[in-house]
Amino acid sequence: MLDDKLFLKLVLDTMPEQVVVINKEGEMVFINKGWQNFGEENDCSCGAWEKENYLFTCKKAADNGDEIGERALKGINAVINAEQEAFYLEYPCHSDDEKRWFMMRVVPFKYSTDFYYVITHQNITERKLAEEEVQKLANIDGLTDIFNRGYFDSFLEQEWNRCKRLNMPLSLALIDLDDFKLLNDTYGHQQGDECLKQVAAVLKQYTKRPSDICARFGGEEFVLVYGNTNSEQATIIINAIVEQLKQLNICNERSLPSKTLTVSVGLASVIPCNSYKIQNMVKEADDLLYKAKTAGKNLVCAADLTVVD
Ligand SMILES: Nc1nc2c(ncn2[C@@H]2O[C@H](COP(=O)(O)OP(=O)(O)OP(=O)(O)O)[C@@H](O)[C@H]2O)c(=O)[nH]1
Repeated sequence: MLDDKLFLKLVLDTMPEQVVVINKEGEMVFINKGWQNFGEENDCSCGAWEKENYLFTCKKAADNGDEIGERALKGINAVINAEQEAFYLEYPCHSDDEKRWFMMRVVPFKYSTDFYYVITHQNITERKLAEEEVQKLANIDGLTDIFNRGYFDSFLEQEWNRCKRLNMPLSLALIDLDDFKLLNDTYGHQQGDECLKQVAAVLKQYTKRPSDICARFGGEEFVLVYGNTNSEQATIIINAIVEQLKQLNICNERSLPSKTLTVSVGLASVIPCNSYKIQNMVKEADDLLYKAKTAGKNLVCAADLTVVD
């Protein structure tokens, strides 16, 4: 049986995982090559690792509001205090040009009379990217390649809560193609599908920020959400979209408003608050869209629903 420290260290250095061993106080007593390399590649000071305290580093991150640091600290302490046998944490660690995820694993072992804790960080990016792809497919409308209704529902709720917390305005527009049945009847369903794809491609160009989305609301109806955007700002964007959709010059010769494709829009804006329900906003946008349709189509009807105290 080989009982050589160097031999065992060399074995650990061959592992792609980053391995660090800490004692009960959080002092780092061993790191492998994977840890050293990761630190160097990511500009962390690994040179003086013997002087570092893993628990202090996690605590510092947690105190700075880092949620992952806080969860890691809690988990490691739970293992140190023997409240659980092991701790696992999946977390993102994206670099500027690459998406990355890691799995942290903490397990204890006893050496002589003392306990030590092996903390490994395994790169799980490949699996996470595959999961993201599956998730994306579940959220995307097959025909138009933009988000579907299900994703819109969850996004709106998230963005609503964020804007409510930050006291920021939120705008929501429902866009319905005018006389789309006539377009289908005149040029065929396939041409109708092509039209829906072209419209979606334009909407995509106007939803670039993380707080914006466009989605297919149903049939020939689309929805746009703009976080931190008031009625005035949203109206400018919607007018630009309407103009660009006109520029597509998609034939709909039997349509009354125009011989080329037009749209009707209901646009509602509000600063989310407790006295206003998210469903009311969607209903209000729908009512405004109905108003635009009954007023002759090819129109944008907008309303600012912000409650003034
Ligand atoms: N080609 C195609 N047509 C669709 C799709 N989904 C819904 N439609 C059609 O969209 C049409 C919608 O018709 P209506 O609800 O009467 O609306 P409209 O003709 O646009 O009339 P207004 O809304 O009053 O302007 C129907 O003919 C549906 O069959 C789709 O994925 N592809």
